[in-house]
Amino acid sequence: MNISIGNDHAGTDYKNAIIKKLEAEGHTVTNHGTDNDDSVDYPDFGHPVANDVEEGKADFGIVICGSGNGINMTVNKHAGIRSALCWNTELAALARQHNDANVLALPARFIDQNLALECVDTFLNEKFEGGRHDRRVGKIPC
Ligand SMILES: O=C(CO)[C@H](O)[C@H](O)[C@H](O)COP(=O)(O)O
Repeated sequence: MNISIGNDHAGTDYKNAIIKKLEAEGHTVTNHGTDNDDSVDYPDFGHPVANDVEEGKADFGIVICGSGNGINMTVNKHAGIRSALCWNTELAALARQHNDANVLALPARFIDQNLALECVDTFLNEKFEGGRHDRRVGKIPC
């Protein structure tokens, strides 16, 4: 799959671990940074990920900041994005099964790195269940 990823300074280490895992599994990753710990503004790194997913350049996006909230809010401003903030694998599974989420938002300062990697794995492997969930997802746009 093609995966687009972006993060602020709180998420750089997690992002690097996620890229390493995804590339080892054969995925193609577009990294929008940031790539160090210098303080930056999460919208600058979330919007490019949302654009990639909206434009079909990426199958899924992954965004990371300290709490996950700021970058999750950012990408959810895009009409074609359904981003889910997940801090365990159950939430990551439900985000795909029930919400057809196309972006995973992770809170780097609140989950350990192994759990973040597990959330990524779950998110990319679970499938949307459709049915009643399809009707509900269809009602999300305002
Ligand atoms: O934007 C956020 C909150 O929604 C992220 O958690 C940021 O990573 C955080 O605000 C960064 O905080 P810092 O004190 O500037 O490192």
